[in-house]
Amino acid sequence: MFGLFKKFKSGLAKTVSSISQTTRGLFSGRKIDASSLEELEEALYTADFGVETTEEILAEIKKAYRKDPDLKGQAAAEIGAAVLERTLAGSEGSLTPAENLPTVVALIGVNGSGKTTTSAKLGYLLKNDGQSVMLAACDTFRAAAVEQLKSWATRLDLPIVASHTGADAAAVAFDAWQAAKTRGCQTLLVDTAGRLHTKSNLMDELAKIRRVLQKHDETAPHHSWLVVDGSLGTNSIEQAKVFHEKFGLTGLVVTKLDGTSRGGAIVGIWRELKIPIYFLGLGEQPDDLQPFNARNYARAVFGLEA
Ligand SMILES: Nc1nc2c(ncn2[C@@H]2O[C@H](COP(=O)(O)OP(=O)(O)OP(=O)(O)O)[C@@H](O)[C@H]2O)c(=O)[nH]1
Repeated sequence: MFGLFKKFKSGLAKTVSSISQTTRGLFSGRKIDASSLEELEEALYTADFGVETTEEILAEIKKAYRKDPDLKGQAAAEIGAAVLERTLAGSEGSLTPAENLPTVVALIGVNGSGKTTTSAKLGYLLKNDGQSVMLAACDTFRAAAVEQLKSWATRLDLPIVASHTGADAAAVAFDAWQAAKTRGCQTLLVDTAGRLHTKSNLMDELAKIRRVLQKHDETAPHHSWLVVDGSLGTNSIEQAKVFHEKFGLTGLVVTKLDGTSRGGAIVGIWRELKIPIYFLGLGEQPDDLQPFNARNYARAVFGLEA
């Protein structure tokens, strides 16, 4: 548990340090005053927490400050974290197994959002959790994507079904399901090509992957997750909205949070879309994909201990 929290804290370090730099050590013992509240407001906006969340956090801290003019930064941080945790109630996705195995998880999203890397990291995480996993290299569009996933599979010792660049992605998905079934795998992770929602041929391809999987199991894919680049900040909300309208997303994976100070956007995504967040990408190493935990996130953001 402590190890997981440490991962959150280091993965969100840029967001955390952007907040703590703007607030000039507010959370390390300073007393609250009007100017530190202003600094905090600015810091929360900069980290992309958005208007509603920022105002709620400030309102609660101000309320406590009115009651106790000696209120310290540490106590204010506790209040802020509690508001975040409350706002994020219900946002944690849990990868429950489907009735018919394998549980099929399709990872979709725009180019470069981190789908291939996430497929590999997720396979590794599930494997370390004692589950059997199969990867399906259905990004047959981007040159080198198949090779990229294959090399991850070799490195992490994960079974994979892959064809070549330009192959029919739906055919790969079909074969991968069969292979996963034959090997008794619990989970099939389907990496797909990056696509903008405006590219109708690629959108049709996703629909085809679904149709073909449903020939094996009419309830598949059981999960359709959007892999979204967390460094887009609040812009990721718009992207998720469009994909949700087209595909009925069942979950989100937010990547690259280690490289951004805009890690507050997660809260806005949840507020706006109410699509559960399953995993966060907090770095480039295989174990840098972490199950989303609202409490760890909220406390890490305010520089608090677990
Ligand atoms: N720092 C950091 N980098 C990440 C994370 N997730 C993915 N990346 C990097 O982002 C880049 C793009 O990742 P890919 O997995 O290739 O993205 P993709 O969505 O499969 O790309 P397309 O196939 O072009 O759509 C790679 O360099 C990854 O290493 C993360 O959580 N943190």
